[in-house]
Amino acid sequence: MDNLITLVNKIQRACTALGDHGEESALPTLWDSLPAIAVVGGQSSGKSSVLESIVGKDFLPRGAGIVTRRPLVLQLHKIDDGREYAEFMHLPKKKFTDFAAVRQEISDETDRETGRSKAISTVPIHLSIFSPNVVNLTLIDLPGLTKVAVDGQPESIVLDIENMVRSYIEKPNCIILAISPANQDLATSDAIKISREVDPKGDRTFGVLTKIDLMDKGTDAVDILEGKAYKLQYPWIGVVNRSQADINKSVDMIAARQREREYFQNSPGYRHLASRMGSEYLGKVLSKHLETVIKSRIPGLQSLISKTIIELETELSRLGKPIAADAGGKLYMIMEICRVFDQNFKEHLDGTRSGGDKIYGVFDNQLPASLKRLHFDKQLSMDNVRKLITEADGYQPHLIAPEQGYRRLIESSLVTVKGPAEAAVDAVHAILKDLIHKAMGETMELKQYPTLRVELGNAAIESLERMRDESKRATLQLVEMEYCYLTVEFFRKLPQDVDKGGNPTHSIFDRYHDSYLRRVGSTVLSYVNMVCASLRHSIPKSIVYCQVRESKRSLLDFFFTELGRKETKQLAKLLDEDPAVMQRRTSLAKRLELYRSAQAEIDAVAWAK
Ligand SMILES: Nc1nc2c(ncn2[C@@H]2O[C@H](COP(=O)(O)OP(=O)(O)OP(=O)(O)O)[C@@H](O)[C@H]2O)c(=O)[nH]1
Repeated sequence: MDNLITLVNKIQRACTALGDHGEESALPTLWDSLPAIAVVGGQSSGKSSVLESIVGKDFLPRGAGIVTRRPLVLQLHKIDDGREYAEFMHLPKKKFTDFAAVRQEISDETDRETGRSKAISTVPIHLSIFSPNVVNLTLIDLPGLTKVAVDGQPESIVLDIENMVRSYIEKPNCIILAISPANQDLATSDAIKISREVDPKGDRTFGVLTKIDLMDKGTDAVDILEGKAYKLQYPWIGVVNRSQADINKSVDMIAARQREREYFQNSPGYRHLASRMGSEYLGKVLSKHLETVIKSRIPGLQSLISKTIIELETELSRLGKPIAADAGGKLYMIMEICRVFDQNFKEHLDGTRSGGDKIYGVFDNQLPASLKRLHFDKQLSMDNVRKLITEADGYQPHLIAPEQGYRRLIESSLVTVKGPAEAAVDAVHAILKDLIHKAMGETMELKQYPTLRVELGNAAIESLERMRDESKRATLQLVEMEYCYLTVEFFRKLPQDVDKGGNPTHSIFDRYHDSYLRRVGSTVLSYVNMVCASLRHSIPKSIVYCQVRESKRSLLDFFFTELGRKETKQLAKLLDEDPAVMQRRTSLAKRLELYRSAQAEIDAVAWAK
């Protein structure tokens, strides 16, 4: 079931590429749920040596004092054949075939993060090694636990290292490889101390005893290795790594492994344990154990992944669609958003949403009330009637009826209707403007793009203004029509003076008598009232035709024409999302992709089980 570890390796690398490797991420992290093996131990206990023996390669920085100052996440990938090589996550596409260069890069990359001081950092270095001589495995090398700070190190370093180590090994998914040197008392082993603290039952701790070859003459580690001196859940594994002298002489790792095998086989004390000792055996045991752990974690991982996918999808849909890269896609997107806005606006007018009814309020209340307030009777006071008739007659007083006087009186009265007519146009304009703001607020997609929101709003208001101007022109024209051609029938139906028993031979002078003028005034008033009654109905029709119907029909026509002329750059400007939102969407989308592919891969492995 090598594919299980390959699977976890793959997911881990994807996690790393996304920065999903621990607590600092604001997003859910898959990394923390994946099993891994962390190597812990005191300084110079032989951690790096154990790692190198498992890998079968010389690639870790060595030296006096604290050498490992950043966690090293080491993924081993078994390949069928070909040359061994290594890759760093921070140097993608660069294949290292020279392992001395790998060592140098670990050291340089450590310095890049911590400076050349002896400080430590929690930011891990990720290294993958591809080789036919390794088993699939992920190991994390951690800085060695220490008891005192050395020159140049802050006092806090002792605790800092301990806390960093603890943060890795306290996770229930972490398998602890506790390294203790055999030439020191086990009771003082830092590795045993800290692993006991986080894993008191020893369910996930593997004890490794190094430096067996350096034990004092006459002593051996048989009691420990047999589990008699200090019992762990899993049997202790002893190793014999290269000594410093071997390292200095560049003793080959493969040769060192061979020597280690021989050491156990040829030592009378250890011969009976030889088959389960040595770094090669350790690698195999760890790989097998890791597999078992992964297998048992699969159901948990599956449910975590499904839950996270739902969370990510919900948040992504809340953030809205990503912006298309090409002009066509952008244009389509803008048109779609405009369509949603336009639809919302229409729904307000049609009554699906509220607000459209206010327009009827203008026609039913405001307009009639303001027409009523016009006080034509004042306009048609006796003095005014006399004045206008006299003026209209000019040098020649009228003979039979004051035709011109009537016209002037009617015109001067009806002109005042223009005020209420214009006010109705403006009132409807204000309502439509308000509905545009409402519809914009209700178009969620617009929230994402502030510039589009402003431009679309401006374009819609400009359209409304054009419609208002046209509506004013048409509505005032309606009023003007009323006084430029009078309804003849009205006057024909009026009883003549003669019919009323008046004397047709009255002098012209008589015709300016009060009663005559009063009659003229009241005739004009009833004509004007009749016209107002009709305008009360025709003005709303004109307003609806020019503003309401037109805004439903062509509110964004002009905007669309302008849009069609825009270049990609200008379109992109309209879709200038908040960069933080863009960033968040991109990382969420990447994460979602990671979780989906992890889900597919885990499902495939789970089915194949
Ligand atoms: N003879 C012998 N020497 C060993 C053995 N294991 C480690 N050493 C030597 O012990 C020294 C320290 O080993 P490292 O593997 O560097 O120890 P470390 O725990 O990684 O050290 P730091 O990362 O600095 O904490 C080196 O000189 C090794 O050669 C062993 O089993 N036998």
